[in-house]
Amino acid sequence: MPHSETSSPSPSPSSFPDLPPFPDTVPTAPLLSISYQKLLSRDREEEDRCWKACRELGFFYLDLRRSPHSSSSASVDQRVGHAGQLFDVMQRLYEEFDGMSEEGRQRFDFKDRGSYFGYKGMGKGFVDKFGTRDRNEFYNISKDDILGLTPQLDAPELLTQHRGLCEAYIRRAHAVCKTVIQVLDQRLALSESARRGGGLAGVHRLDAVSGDQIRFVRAPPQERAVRGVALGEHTDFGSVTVLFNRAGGLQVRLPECISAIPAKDHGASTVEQELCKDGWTYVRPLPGHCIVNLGDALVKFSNGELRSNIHRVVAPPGEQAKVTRYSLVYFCRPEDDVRLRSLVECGETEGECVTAKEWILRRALGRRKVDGWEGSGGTEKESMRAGK
Ligand SMILES: O=C(O)CCC(=O)C(=O)O
Ligand SMILES: [Fe+2]
Repeated sequence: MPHSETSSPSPSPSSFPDLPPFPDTVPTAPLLSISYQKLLSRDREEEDRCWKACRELGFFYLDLRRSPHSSSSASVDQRVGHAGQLFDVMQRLYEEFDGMSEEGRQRFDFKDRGSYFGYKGMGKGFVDKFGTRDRNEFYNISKDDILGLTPQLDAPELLTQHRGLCEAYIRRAHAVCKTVIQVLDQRLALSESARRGGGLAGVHRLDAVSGDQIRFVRAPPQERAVRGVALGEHTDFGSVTVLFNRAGGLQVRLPECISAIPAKDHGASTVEQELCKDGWTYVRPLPGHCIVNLGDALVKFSNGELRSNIHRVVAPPGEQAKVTRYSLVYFCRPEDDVRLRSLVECGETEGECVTAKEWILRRALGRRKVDGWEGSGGTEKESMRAGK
């Protein structure tokens, strides 16, 4: 199925400064590029394309650049709450962590208190059922902590100093998610009672307690011989994810009905070729864009109409494999006490009907236990179903 149409408002560099270019030697995923500006102005055609992307692959680029005709003076960075500045804070935070003792860093790992916020050190999570350790670090920052909805968690001084920046990013990233949610609210055949409850927007209110969070991810370069999976295959637990990454390494597993964009040149390493089997393919990071993907909660709410696609992070391809990889993520999730059940007409809710909070805790903390993999699954089966 052709899935690649682009509509670029203005040319922009094809790679990021300070990084080797993403190579043309690996196949890439044909994500649709959706204009944020057009979604904001309720452009019908763009909403159709967004809806298509949400149903078919559950992943798309959101083009944050202004069109040449726009009157707005906001820069790409301002439009997403200064994501670029937060990227710098993330890098400084991890540099500070490098200078700390293991105990110093572990003070911010709240797993034993039953929380997935705070720090997850290198190798402290598992990427498969065999107990293989991950090769990245996370710092998870709670929306509710930053907005003052819940008591303030212990945090490194640098983060405390930048709570204002975190708040700006949270508000903007949440607005991006709500824009996507509004498109879905219009198109899904929601039941009468779900509409009365405010539809999807009604269960994703910014000022209600939820598992929404910022995530800082760092993955160091890997040894040439073992360049492999840094973050194991998964579907996201929540509703909408906004992702800023600059180095490649993110891979999606394409359903059979969607073909990858073939590599333009030869020269992929044997490991890279191995990493592109079974439908796995790289997502090419694009300047001026973020990547948006849907999570499990939307599969449940839509009774399987929307896709939460399987993805993972591997070593960046080509020359990028030599750099430390960072990504900045925002996860928008349903409010904590919302039950994950179908909200559409005639939708069936089979099996477990847990709250969003229970679902996230099971999935997030399950991947921190050596034998937790099997019990920490999400909607992977639905994700690999044939496209609708
Ligand atoms: O780092 C990335 O590109 C993706 C991270 C991701 O999938 C996640 O944190 O859930
Ligand atoms: Fe993810």
